[in-house]
Order: sequence, then C-alpha cells, then structure tokens
Amino acid sequence: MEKSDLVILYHREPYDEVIENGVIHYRQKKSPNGILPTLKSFFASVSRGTWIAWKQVTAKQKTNFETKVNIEGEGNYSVYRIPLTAEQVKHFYHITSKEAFWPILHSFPYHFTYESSDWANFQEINRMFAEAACEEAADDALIWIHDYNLWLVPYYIRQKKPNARIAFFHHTPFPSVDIFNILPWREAIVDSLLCCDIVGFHIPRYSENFVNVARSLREIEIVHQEPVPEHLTPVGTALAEPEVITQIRHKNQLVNIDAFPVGTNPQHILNTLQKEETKAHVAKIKEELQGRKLILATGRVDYVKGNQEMLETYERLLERRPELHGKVNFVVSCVTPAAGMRVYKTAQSQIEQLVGKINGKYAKLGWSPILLFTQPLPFHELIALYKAADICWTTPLRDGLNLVAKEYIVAHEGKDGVLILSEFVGAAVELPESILTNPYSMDRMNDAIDRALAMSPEEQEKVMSKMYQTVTTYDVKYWADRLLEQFKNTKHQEVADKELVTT
Ligand SMILES: Nc1ncnc2c1ncn2[C@@H]1O[C@H](COP(=O)(O)OP(=O)(O)O)[C@@H](O)[C@H]1O
Ligand SMILES: O=P(O)(O)OC[C@@H](CO)O[C@H]1O[C@H](CO)[C@@H](O)[C@H](O)[C@H]1O
Repeated sequence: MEKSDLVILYHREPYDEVIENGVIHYRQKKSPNGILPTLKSFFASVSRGTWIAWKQVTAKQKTNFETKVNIEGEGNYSVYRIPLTAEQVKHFYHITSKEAFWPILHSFPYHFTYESSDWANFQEINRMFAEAACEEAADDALIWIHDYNLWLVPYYIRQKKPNARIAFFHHTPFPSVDIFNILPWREAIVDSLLCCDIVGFHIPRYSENFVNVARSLREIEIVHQEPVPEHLTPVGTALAEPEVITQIRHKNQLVNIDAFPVGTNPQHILNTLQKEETKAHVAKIKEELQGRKLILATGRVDYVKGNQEMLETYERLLERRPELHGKVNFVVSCVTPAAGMRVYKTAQSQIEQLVGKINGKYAKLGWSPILLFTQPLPFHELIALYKAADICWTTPLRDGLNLVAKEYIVAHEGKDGVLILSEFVGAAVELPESILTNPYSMDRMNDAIDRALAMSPEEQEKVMSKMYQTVTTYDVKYWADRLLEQFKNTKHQEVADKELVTT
C-alpha cells in the first residue's frame, strides 16, 4: 500500500455524505466550522495524503464498513474513517470532549462535569486514531493532529513509531495552569503532548499557559525564549504576552512550541464576492434594509460565544437610545453545530428567549429589531451578509481565535465596516485596531456599540485598511507554510521510555 506524506487527524470528516438514489455523494459541509476548509487546502501541496476522522455507524454497518474513501478535486487524498457506534460518539465527543474538556479549555470551570466522562472510551478512540495514523504514514511523513479530542494520540503513535514526526495544533484556547489542572487526567494529557516535535497554539498566551502546566507537573528545561513576533500585541490587552517560550526539553524529547494564529483564505472570499449570486444577494439585503444600519453577529451556538451578553447589550442600546428604533437591524445568525448535544440546548433556548423578549418589547409594524437565523447559511450568503453589514459584532467570552472576525475584514477589502471584537478571543492580539471590548463589562460593551455606530467613514477606512493588510498577510497560506517550515527543521529524535499515567 502506498503510504502518505501528510496525515491529518481531525475528528470530523471533511465533507457531508449524502445518499441520492442509492448513490453516495460527498458534499461541502453545511455546519459552521472554520477548520475544515483550512485543513483541506493542505492536501493540494502533497502527492499523497490521508485525513483520519470518525464516522458514526450502526452495528450492522460496522460489519462490512468501507474504511477508506478517495476524494478528488480538492487535492487528492483519502479519508480514513474510524467506525464508531452512537454510544461511543456520545461519550467521546458529546460528553467527555464537550462537557469535561471544553469548559476547562474555555475557562468555565463551573460547567465542568466529571462523573459522566468515560476516560477509557476516550483512550480507546484515541488509540484507534493513532493506529490508523501509523498504518497510513510514510516514515518521514508529517503527522499533524488537531485539537483536544485527540490529546492522547501522540503518546500512542510514539509507542508504535518512536521516530515519527508529530505536530499537534490546538484550535481552542489553552487555559491557565490553575484551571487546566482541574482535569483529573492532566498528567496523561501533558505526557502525550510532550511526545510531540511541535505543539502549536493560536497565540503566545496559550503556549505560555501550556508550558506553565507542563512545568507544574513534570521536570521541564526551558531551551529557548524570545520576544513575541511583531504582529502580535505584546502588552496592553487581556491576552497580550511580551515574551514566549519556543522550545522546551522533557527527558530527552525536544519539543518546539509555536504560537501562530490560523488565517482565512482571502482569495476564496474575494472570488466569492465577485460572483453574481453574491452581488445579487448583497443588493437584495440593501434593498430590504431601506437605509437602516445593519449589525451582524454570526457563528455557532455555544455558551462560550457570549451571545447572551451581546443581546443584553443590544437591549440596553434600544433602551438607552430610542432615536435608533427603526434605524438599525441586528441580524443574529446562530447555528447549532451538531444535533443532540445537551450543552448547547440551554445556550440555544437562551438566545431564542432573549430575541423573543427584545422583539416583543420593541418591534413595530415594518421593523423587527432582531432577525434570528438558526439554519447554516450557504457560503455566498454569509459573505454577502458580511459585505452588507455596517458592523460585525463578535464578542465571545472566550474563543480560540475567531475566524468570523477575519472573514468580515476580508469581505470589506479594507474600505469600510466596523469590527467589535472581544479581548478574550485569540484574534484580538492580531487586530488591536478593532473596537476591542470586554464582554464581562456592561459599560465597556455599551461603549463599544456606541463607538461602532458613531465611527466616521474616514476612521473606518483607516482602521479597516490596516486590519485588511494584517489578515491578508497572515493568511492560511502563511500559517501552513510556517508549520511546514518548522517541520522541515525537525529531526527524528530519541524518545525516553514513558509510562502513560492513567488516572
Ligand atoms: N451562519 C453561518 N452559517 C454557516 N457558516 C457560518 C455561519 N456563521 C459562521 N460560519 C462559519 O463558521 C466558522 C466559524 O469559525 P470561528 O469563528 O473560528 O468559530 P468556531 O470555529 O468556534 O465555530 C467561520 O469560518 C464561518 O465562515
Ligand atoms: O469540533 P469542535 O466543535 O470541537 O471544533 C471547534 C472548532 C471548530 O471550528 O473551533 C475552533 O477552531 C477555530 C479555527 O482554528 C477557531 O477560530 C475557534 O475559535 C475555535 O473554537
């Protein structure tokens, strides 16, 4: 069997599988997810690649399950699907990942639940991913693992392939040591990450947090530290860091630590803007607005995204400034990421109730203060909304990066628009020119929306042109090249025998 030069492990499949007249079609994913298009673009640059994901199957389907499918057109690669039963998915993803890890990663310790987690199931699924990777990878392949769902995979790969070259990227925040160490499985997770050649994060604050966690649990030697790169804010905002540790040693494993935020694909957005269907959609939105200002908030339903705080700020805006009634429209496009997850049910009904309350209080004939969309939008419609929006409001309580902010900037091509951005998202340290705000503070949120509504066209252009330069320079290609460059410099290393600590 021909082996792959690049093996990407990400828990989701890169497409939606649709059966029409008994024939399987692979279609672009509908649900909002910033990672998938980014990762898929990597396969364009290698001769053979494999993507490893899980697929939910019934016991009957498991018996003659076709593990691998070939995808053509977006770079040639295979998708290796690990068949999991509904019960396995529920415990691995919906419960252990989303009810135990997710709240810790996003610094919400009071949402952390321990009792329902199934650690043995999590270990087993991670082991299956590692075995698939070892089966697929050529000796000098890049094995690139994504996100916390696969935290234990590096450890299992090292056991089978001691010389493998392994990179791991976290798409979420990485919390401070006091919060991370709440996890009862912390040693096993850290030991596994210390098996990597490269451990990547969006921003220096997260990588510093990781090093502090590792230092609290294991003996770590700091090999290299440097000032943060010029384009990342070193001081003055919530997630700023002046210096960053870039290399550590544990036993005889050298681990490169890197902080490099994911970028968008600006060309794809610009091409979409040029399409007739997008232009027609922008025109339709403008016509329907009849001169009213459009404020847009879009993304996944999730308690970390701060929708409640944002909607309450909008409610206060309508209370504070009655002259705005009938003059603004707030489009809230809030999409549930996956069906059946109990953690998102409360967040979803909270949004629906608040929207109902605000509309009930302020709507009049011909004007609804908020339009709520809960279905995922086709990409060209999303881009049209970005383009038509005078203000993009994205103020999560925590977010690894926030691609929505970057996509909005690209869609305005540096000419106009206003971005209100939470200080607690990774993108804030790249975009200090935006209206940065603290979603935990009512006053700062009030101030942010007032400033956004008042910003002159000249100021908008000044700010947006600077941010456009940033997001088009540090785009997804920059991100990919940086990882590949680091990887080229990574030599096979001796690894100490390590026992996985199982709590
Ligand atoms: N209403 C929507 N319908 C479909 N896709 C969306 C919608 N809103 C946002 N998206 C997409 O979802 C992705 C969200 O990425 P990001 O802001 O990084 O947050 P997260 O990955 O946590 O959901 C973006 O790439 C964006 O294009
Ligand atoms: O499968 P999930 O829901 O656990 O994945 C979370 C992921 C989905 O896109 O989100 C993170 O990645 C984005 C891209 O790196 C990042 O911008 C975002 O802040 C993260 O939540």
